[in-house]
Amino acid sequence: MSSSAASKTLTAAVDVAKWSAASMTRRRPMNCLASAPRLVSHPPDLIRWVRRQGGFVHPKLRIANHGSNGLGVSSDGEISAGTDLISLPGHIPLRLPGYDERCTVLFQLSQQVPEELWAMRLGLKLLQERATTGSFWWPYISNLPETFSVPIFFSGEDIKNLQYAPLVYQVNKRCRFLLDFEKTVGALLENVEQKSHPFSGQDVNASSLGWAMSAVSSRAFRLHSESLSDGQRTNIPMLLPLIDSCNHSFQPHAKIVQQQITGSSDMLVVAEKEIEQDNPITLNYGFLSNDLFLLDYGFVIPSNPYDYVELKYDATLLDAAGMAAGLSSPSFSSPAQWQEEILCQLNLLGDGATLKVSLGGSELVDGRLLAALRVLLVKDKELVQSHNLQSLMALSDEAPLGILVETTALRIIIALCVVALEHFPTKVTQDESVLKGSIPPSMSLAIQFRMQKKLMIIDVMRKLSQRIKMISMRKSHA
Ligand SMILES: C[S@@+](CC[C@H](N)C(=O)[O-])C[C@H]1O[C@@H](n2cnc3c(N)ncnc32)[C@H](O)[C@@H]1O
Repeated sequence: MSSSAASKTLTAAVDVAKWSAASMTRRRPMNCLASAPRLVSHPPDLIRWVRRQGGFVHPKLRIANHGSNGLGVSSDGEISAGTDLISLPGHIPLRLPGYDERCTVLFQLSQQVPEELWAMRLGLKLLQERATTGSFWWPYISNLPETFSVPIFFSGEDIKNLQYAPLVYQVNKRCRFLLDFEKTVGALLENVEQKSHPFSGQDVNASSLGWAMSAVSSRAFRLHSESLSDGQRTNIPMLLPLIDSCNHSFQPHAKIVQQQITGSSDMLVVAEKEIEQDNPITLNYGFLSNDLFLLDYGFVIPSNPYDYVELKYDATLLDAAGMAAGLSSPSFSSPAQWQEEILCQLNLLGDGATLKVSLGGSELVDGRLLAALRVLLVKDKELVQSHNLQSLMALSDEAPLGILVETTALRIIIALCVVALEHFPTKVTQDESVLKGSIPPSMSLAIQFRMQKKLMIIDVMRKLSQRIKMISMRKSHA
């Protein structure tokens, strides 16, 4: 790296990546992510750098264009299951400031970041290395994308286009944090001398902080367990050069394992199955909802089996859903005392109750919601008390409190799905037709997100209807 290269790039991003989606989206259309600009136009060869640092990269691996997924790691030939693909010695991952750095300004800054925004903590370290002339990690950092498609960079209009309050809330929270943190950083660095300045004297603003937070949230792995003084182990996030060029799949070709070698931990990527020529080497980033994929990684998975919607458990809403499901006078708002006791056990009533329930995901229906409905639809206390909470919460082939209760509970949940769908101001068909047009990438992502949420709710309704049919058929055959 030339002596001025690193310092120039930090300033460039601050100047160019303005705090608006418009500038980001014009510069990086989604359908040509492969040409997504990296921090420098001709970055060093990452595979060669890893090998030079004592790491191992399987000779059949290369960095390739993975279309709309950006760059990725591919195989040049067949590789058998169980083969070591990439190994990084302990000094290559980029980690949080260590204990020996606790007196530094960077450490003080990272202490101001709430734990849930751990990506910003490691992001500060990344920004520091990006600003450091001659940083050991420059060959890695210069290969990072210049921009990210996460919604903190969306315009206000595209944040609204998400049409889903829990995600809009999270995006706004992150944007507010970045704007506040810019001030915190500015105030803390005001009187810091050049020699102690964590960013080599360069300005850091909400835009560069957002770049660093997104680089980490979309690329870091939280997998290394370290022993704490009290004997407990904890996961710490780290950036794994080259390994983080692997794209995501729920059916990945490879997995990361940690090897303890003479005290330091090596990161190893191992093929989990036979890999054919020209196949991408994928890792599973986690069984995440589309909210998290979009918020942290800037993409949405179509038909994501782990996607769900959140609803508030609300007795008045249940009464309305009950009417829609054909109950003449639903009384979810006035449970008997024994029913209230069960609602408390389900943590849906009482001090500190968690009223958030979900529809979708691998469970299909939130077990707490299902149990509450089943219990509230029954008058017979002894019948309910003959079952434990687990069986009341389980959506299995059994109808624990009888077929009528089961089908009514499922119909009410379908009515709740309808309510959830009505919260979206647009229909799937409208979204589909907008997506067919020529629209900016961030708008496309926002619309894909809300469309997938709606399709997921429709799928839940379809599966519950099938279940009702199946249970009713069983009844007529009995
Ligand atoms: C850890 S990086 C992987 C390398 C990255 N593709 C690149 O060009 O540097 C994660 C990013 O890759 C992209 N990505 C990974 N898996 C994807 C998938 N299944 N679908 C769409 N984008 C994906 C997203 O932009 C995500 O933020």
